[in-house]
Amino acid sequence: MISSHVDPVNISSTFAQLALNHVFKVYSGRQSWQDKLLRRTSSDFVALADINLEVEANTFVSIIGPSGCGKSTLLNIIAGLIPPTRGSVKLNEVEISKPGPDRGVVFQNYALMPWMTVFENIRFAIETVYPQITFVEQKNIAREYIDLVGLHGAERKHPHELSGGMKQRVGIARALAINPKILLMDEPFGALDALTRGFLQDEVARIWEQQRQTVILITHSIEEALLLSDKIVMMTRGPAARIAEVLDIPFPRPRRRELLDQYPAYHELKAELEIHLSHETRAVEEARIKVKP
Ligand SMILES: Nc1ncnc2c1ncn2[C@@H]1O[C@H](COP(=O)(O)OP(=O)(O)OP(=O)(O)O)[C@@H](O)[C@H]1O
Repeated sequence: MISSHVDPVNISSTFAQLALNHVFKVYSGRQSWQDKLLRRTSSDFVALADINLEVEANTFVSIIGPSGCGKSTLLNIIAGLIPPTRGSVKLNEVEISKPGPDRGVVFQNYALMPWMTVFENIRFAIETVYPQITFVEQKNIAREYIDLVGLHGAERKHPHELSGGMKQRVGIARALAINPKILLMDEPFGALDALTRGFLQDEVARIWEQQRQTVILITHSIEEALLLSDKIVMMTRGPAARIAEVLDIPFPRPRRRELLDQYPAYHELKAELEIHLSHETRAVEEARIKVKP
């Protein structure tokens, strides 16, 4: 579904092809655990090293990797919130250098305006990105996305009156309402209990079936990635994290979580992801134990 506000702001397409070429990220002024281990006094911390990734339009891609490997760093670079130290990130052949309305971001901590209602949080985002469209149009779009995420009836509530799951529905509606070409989600369900997390995963799957937008999702959950993704990007541990492998997830859509484990490939992919994550995590833990304070 391409939303009704596409025409007024003259966006012709939601086609989004993302290309990362030789992306490095170095944070200066920080000593890594490897520096400590080797008693180096380096002040540069190489978070990402030579990341290359092509994301086809209208695909759902998850990024999975051990804690602290650089997943958020990568997403923040794609969002234009931080620059790569080296390399290029292009959306539809155009270099990303700052945040833009072609990218909607959903954060783990929701990042809602606490003094605004559900409705106002969403309408305000639309107004910020598209000040040229009328107030009535902004309200119509906000209503459309409130309905899409199942928040009809909660429009006048403030964030403090909402559960975590409802807050994240607002976060998703707000990100989609600006009609981005690509949706970036940084552990959007990480703060939610297991049941709510499951509900929202199903919601995201349902919305994705309607919108078929390009999505990049960061997650720690193998099951979540297998349920939602067309491809899963496995990252190595940091420092200097890389992409170890990109897995194709072949299950037909629409997917139902209770049926996925009937596919033999589900168990093979799950095992591969588990082995990768536990190997990388163990290596990080073992190295950290050796670091002298
Ligand atoms: N602004 C910064 N300055 C220095 N180092 C940073 C900065 N931001 C992140 N880092 C470091 O870069 C590495 C990657 O961090 P990042 O948050 O991207 O990892 P992550 O995979 O998203 O972590 P998690 O899984 O715990 O959310 C970490 O070692 C982190 O401490």
